[in-house]
Amino acid sequence: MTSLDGAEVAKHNSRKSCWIVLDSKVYDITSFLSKHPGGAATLLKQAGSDATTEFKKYHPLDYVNDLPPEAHLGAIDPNTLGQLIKPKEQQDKPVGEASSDNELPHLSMCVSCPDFEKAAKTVMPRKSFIYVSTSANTGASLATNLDDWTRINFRPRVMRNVGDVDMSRSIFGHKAPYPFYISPMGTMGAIHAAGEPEMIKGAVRKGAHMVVSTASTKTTEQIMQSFVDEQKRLKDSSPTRLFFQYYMPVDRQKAIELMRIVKKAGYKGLWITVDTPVLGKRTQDRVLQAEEALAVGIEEDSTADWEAGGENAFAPAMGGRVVSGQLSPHTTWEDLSWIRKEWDGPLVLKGIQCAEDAKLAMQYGCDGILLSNHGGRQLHTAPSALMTLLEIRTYCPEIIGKLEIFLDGGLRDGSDVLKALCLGATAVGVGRPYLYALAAYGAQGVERVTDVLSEELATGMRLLGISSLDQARPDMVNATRLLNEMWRPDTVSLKSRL
Ligand code: HEM
Ligand SMILES: Cc1cc2nc3c(=O)[nH]c(=O)nc-3n(C[C@H](O)[C@H](O)[C@H](O)COP(=O)(O)O)c2cc1C
Repeated sequence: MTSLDGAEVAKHNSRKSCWIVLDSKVYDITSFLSKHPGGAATLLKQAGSDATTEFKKYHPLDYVNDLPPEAHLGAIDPNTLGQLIKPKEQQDKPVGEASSDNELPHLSMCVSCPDFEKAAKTVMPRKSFIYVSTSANTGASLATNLDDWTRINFRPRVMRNVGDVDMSRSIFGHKAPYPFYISPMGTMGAIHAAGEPEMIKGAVRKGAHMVVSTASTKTTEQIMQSFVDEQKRLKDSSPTRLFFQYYMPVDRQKAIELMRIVKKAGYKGLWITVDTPVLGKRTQDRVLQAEEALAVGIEEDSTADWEAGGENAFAPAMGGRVVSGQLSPHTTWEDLSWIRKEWDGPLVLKGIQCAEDAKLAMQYGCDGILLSNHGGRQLHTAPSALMTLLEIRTYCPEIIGKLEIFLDGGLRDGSDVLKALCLGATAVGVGRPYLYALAAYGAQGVERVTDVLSEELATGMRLLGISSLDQARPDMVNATRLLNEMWRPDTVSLKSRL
């Protein structure tokens, strides 16, 4: 095979001719620049250099096979690696603003969820921090998610023997010590060098359940293997189970194939994300993309190949790009019938945002619904999960008890968890706090978030006057403020609308 030297590769460092090294092989990616779903600027920053480390943060290595065979030019001569261009490092510095904020606090200083975000700021490259923190449009949906938890108050009972508390809950028969789980989040390789397996290590050690994202950095099988390995280390003693979040590929064959992989790997349930027919406007991502493009001397136009395929629009996140071939805007409720034939395990719809759709999910035979607005990253001014739960309680209460009901979005305290459970939730998902903790402290941080939330929950239960989650009831919270703002039908008969 041809061997190329570093000095030669380094010459191809422009939009006109762009070569990179991946895993000791040289690739000409000039014609791929405009097709790359992560944008041309991301690649151009690596032009003429060894891009392996950066590449591995975002993709499984076998993604290189997506390049045409003629793009592979040969092997790099290992003695000439020093002649390659050093990748540009702009914007890779942590985001921490004030100088006193720039030191990573000792883990013990993280005593509540927002502390993990502050800690993460001291270590996360700006790009990764924006990926996690970004939200849709003006950020109103995210703000609502956070606010609504504080707009419900408890109605505590006293003198009820709360010496011991039992916080355990089951998700589809799988009992865990907590009623909260780790929400599915993509591209963990951009958060921690070890990616999803590091998150799983923390989850398994604490016995918390986790939902794994389709848009993960590692493959579905690799992630399950890391779970199995960690369980082995603990002699299979952890109650943790993995569920799978499914972004349905547009191509039916691929969709079925992915489901079979998930089933074979042993995931315990399928969470189909339905709030992402297209990607929401991730404002901070847009700013960053524009900056990156300007920094490498190009202005990315909105008609690049990777953006043109609005039909099949979905981007897992990082750059907020459109990725063709994933989640179709054409998906309908009827698709659930063939999905049901392929998937006989528990099926949850992730991203239900009103009572009507909750009811449909039940009619179409789903086992669970996840009330979510995707962490405020999709529809501008979407309802919080809590508001949707109140709608369900008001307009189709028959669902509660029949389906497992999950909520996520803005949960930052164990007492938020408790409020959701009082109102009928089976369990809740926690997203960003776990990612920030992973970025700052790896698996130990993941364990710590779990401890922080469970301690807050245990204290909340005692102060509310319950010793088991089965005792959590709707009359233990005052949701009047939110109920006053809840949607009311503008027609005479609500029944005809549902
Ligand atoms: C050369 C072969 C490459 C191929 C075939 C490729 C392919 C892809 C694909 C299919 C995506 C869509 C997201 C996904 O499915 O995960 C993507 C996104 C991305 N890629 Fe690449 N890529 C390549 C090289 C690179 C390199 C060298 C880098 C970094 C230096 C990079 C950085 C990114 C980023 C940041 C995203 C956005 C991730 C997201 O939105 O979640 N890629 N790439
Ligand atoms: C960085 C990031 C990546 C995410 N990736 C996915 C994903 O791949 N699939 C998905 O269904 N939801 C994804 N979500 C949404 C989460 O599953 C969850 O709905 C949301 O984060 C909960 O809100 P919280 O972060 O305020 O706790 C992502 C959220 C974040 C913050």
